[in-house]
Amino acid sequence: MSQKKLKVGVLGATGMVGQRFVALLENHPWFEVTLVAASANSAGQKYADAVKGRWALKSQIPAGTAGLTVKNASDVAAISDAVDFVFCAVDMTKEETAKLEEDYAKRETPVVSNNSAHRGTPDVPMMIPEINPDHAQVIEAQRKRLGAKRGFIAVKPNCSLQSYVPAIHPLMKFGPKKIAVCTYQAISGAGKTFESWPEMVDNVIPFIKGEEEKSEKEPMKIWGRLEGGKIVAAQDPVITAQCLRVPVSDGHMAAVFVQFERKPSREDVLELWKSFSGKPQKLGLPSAPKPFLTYFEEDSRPQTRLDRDAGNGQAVTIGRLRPDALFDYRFVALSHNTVRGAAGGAVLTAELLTADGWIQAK
Ligand SMILES: N[C@@H](CC=O)C(=O)O
Repeated sequence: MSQKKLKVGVLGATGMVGQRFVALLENHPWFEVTLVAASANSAGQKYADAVKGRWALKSQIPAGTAGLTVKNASDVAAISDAVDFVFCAVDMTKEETAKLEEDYAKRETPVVSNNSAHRGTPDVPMMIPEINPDHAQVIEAQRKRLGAKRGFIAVKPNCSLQSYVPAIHPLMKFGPKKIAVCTYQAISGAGKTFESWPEMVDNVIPFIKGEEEKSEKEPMKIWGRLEGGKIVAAQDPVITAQCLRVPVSDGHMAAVFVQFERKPSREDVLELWKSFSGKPQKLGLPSAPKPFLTYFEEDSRPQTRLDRDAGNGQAVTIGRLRPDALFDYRFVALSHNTVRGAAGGAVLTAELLTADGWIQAK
C-alpha cells in the first residue's frame, strides 16, 4: 500500500488497551492516529494530561498523539466526519458499547473493536486473521441490516483464547473432540498494574468474571461457518476452561489438554505447527508475525517474561507437547494479552480488512 495513510480514531484511548493502540500505531505504515476519544471526564484535555500518572507502557507516549485534544467518544457524528475508521476499546456497559458501535457503523464508520459487546452478534465477524479471514464476508449481510454502505463492526475475540485456539487450529484435520484448558492470566488483562492492584503481588485469584464462558464459547464462533448471512458456530470440539489471575504484568499462558478423533503423531503436530501460516503472513501485512507459531523443545519454555514479546507480541509460543493419561496430548501456549490478545490483534484485523478492501479512505 503506497497511498496516503488512513485517518484513525481510537475510542477509549486513555485505558490500558487504548494506550496499546496508541503505542502500536506510532509509525504504522498504513494508519495514523489523528483522533483520540474517551469518556466525558477526559474530553477536552490534551492526551498526555489525560493519561498522566496512568500511562502503563514502558515506551513514551507517541509525540504525535500526546498533544491531541481528547474528544468525547459519544460524539459519533463529529468523530465519524473526522476519521476513516475507529478502533474501539471503551469502558462502558455491554449495552452502551453495543449501541455506540452500531451508531458509528450506521454513520458509515468502520469499527474494529476490542470490546465483547458484539462478539455474539451473528453477522459481526470475530476474527483471528490467520484463522478465519473468510468470516469478513458476513459484513455484507451486516451492512444490509444496519442500512450502511461503508460502515460495519468487526471484533476480535477474548485474550484468554489467543494462545490455545491458534495452537489447535492447524490440527483441525485430526478432529479435536475434547479440550480442557487452564489459563494463567496477567493483571493487564484487567486493565491493572501492580501499583493499581497491590492485592495481586504474591497472589493468585481463581476467578475472572465471565472469562471461562468466553474461553469455552468464542472459539466455536471462530471455527464456525458462514451460512445465510450469519456465522453459525461449530459444534466440535467441546471446551472446558478454568481461568486464573496470576501475578504477571503481561502475557496469558494456557495449559492445554486435547483429545482427537484420530490421534496425530507427535511429528505431525510439530510439523503442522512449524509450517502453519495464514493470510496475514501470505499478504505480508505490516503487523503479521513470521512465524505465527513457534515451538520450543526446552522443557522450561515458553516463559512469560522471555517469550511474550515474540513477533512483537503478535506471535504465539508453544512448548511441552507430551502424551497425556486422560487425553491424547498436553502442551502449554503463551500469547501477549494486550498485543495479540487485544490492541495488536485488532490492528492486524484492520490491516487485513484494509488489504481486502473492506476499509477504505473516505
Ligand atoms: N478479560 C481478559 C482480558 C482479555 O480480553 C482478562 O481479564 O484478562
